[in-house]
Amino acid sequence: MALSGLRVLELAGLAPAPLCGMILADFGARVVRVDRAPRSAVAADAQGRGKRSLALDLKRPAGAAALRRLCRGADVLVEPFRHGVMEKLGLGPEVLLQENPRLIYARLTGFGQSGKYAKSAGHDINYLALSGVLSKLGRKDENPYAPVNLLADFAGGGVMCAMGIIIALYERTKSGKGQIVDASMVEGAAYLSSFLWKSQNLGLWNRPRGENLLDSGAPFYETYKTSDGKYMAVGAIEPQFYEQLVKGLGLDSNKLPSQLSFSDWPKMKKMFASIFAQKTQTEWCSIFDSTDACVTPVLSFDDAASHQHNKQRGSFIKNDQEEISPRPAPLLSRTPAVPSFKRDPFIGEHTEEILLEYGFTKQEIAKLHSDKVIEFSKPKANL
Ligand SMILES: C[C@H](CCC[C@H](C)C(=O)SCCNC(=O)CCNC(=O)[C@H](O)C(C)(C)COP(=O)(O)OP(=O)(O)OC[C@H]1O[C@@H](n2cnc3c(N)ncnc32)[C@H](O)[C@@H]1OP(=O)(O)O)[C@H]1CC[C@H]2[C@@H]3[C@H](O)C[C@@H]4C[C@H](O)CC[C@]4(C)[C@H]3C[C@H](O)[C@]12C
Repeated sequence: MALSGLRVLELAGLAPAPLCGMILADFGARVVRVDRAPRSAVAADAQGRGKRSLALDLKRPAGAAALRRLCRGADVLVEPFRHGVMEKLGLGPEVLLQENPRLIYARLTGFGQSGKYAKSAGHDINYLALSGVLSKLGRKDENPYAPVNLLADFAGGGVMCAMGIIIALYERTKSGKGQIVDASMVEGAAYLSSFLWKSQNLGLWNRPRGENLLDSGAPFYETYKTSDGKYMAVGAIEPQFYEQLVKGLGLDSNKLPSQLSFSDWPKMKKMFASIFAQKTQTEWCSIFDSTDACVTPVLSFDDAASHQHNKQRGSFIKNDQEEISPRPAPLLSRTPAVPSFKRDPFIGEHTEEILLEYGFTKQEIAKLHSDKVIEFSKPKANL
């Protein structure tokens, strides 16, 4: 796999860093999740695929020293705490990069390593708000609306951080040097929205929220309820595709207002809604499936995993616990990701094997264990 041989240490965090670690693991990196000791009852990481777990108390000097030693043998460290936490533990980048100048030290935070909010708590919705993006999301006359925690936590956070790590690793092949990746989710979400910023002069966003082309203003970029209580998604932007939408709905475009007549959009939406409400989702699929009308069913997770197109591509996978999840993307032709099919690790499940692998002796491990700096856990104990 593309990242095989890469050694990654991921300090356990909430949602974004676990995705970052999972991406690296899916593409072949050996990812160790450093969990807290004493451990909490359950792991908060639902994205532990392909990782191993080491439970280590970083607040104890011997625990911090152990992490320093692990970092000497690692390529990448991912840390998910607000600015200052790692420094307080004596594990800041100036220490770890001095000991291992090749280390990529990735800091995945909400607000970044500097600025007024650097030390403040926050979550996805706060980062999205500060990026400017949240102000664009939501329907007309409604409050701004954050689409789950996908945009800042995962797209602007976990994925952007993984990209920063890969870029830094590529650079390291030339310079031989590691560096700090300061991945702020505010900036990640903002960067992700570059199109919104840079297309403002095109007149795409001149109208209030929920009245523009792509923000639920247009009748041809909307979801519509079907007679069986499901939904269809319509994205017929270009005139030639819009024409096919109109035809599929049984309408005559000569008798309709022009596609871009903003003032007619609310009326057009009502008309489209009443037509979509007359047939089931399956019936609409059979009308639109083989056209370029850009009309697709809105699928539940279950339906997405069993949809013919997704099945043909193998877009979803099942692990040995029968859990279904998306297959890693994108697909690389020669060295595709090969995700683990095993269950996620229990906290501390691999503590001993990881320490041995990183050069700790059995005696050192026994001492750390008796001093309660590390924890082992047998799978059964966590059930
Ligand atoms: C998915 C749910 C989570 C919701 C996500 C939410 C919407 C987000 O936006 S996540 C993004 C949060 N922001 C960041 O990550 C940015 C950077 N981080 C921060 O800003 C902060 O960390 C913080 C604000 C998020 C939290 O602040 P906090 O004060 O708690 O932490 P820090 O200041 O960073 O300091 C950390 C302290 O901890 C010490 N530490 C760290 N490691 C160690 C160690 N190894 N040993 C010792 N000590 C350690 C460190 O020294 C710091 O100490 P000090 O404070 O003294 O300095 C999920 C939420 C709940 C999940 C569910 C739940 O867990 C139950 C199930 C579990 C199961 O496994 C899976 C399903 C669950 C239902 C699970 C599902 C989901 O994961 C959740 C719902």
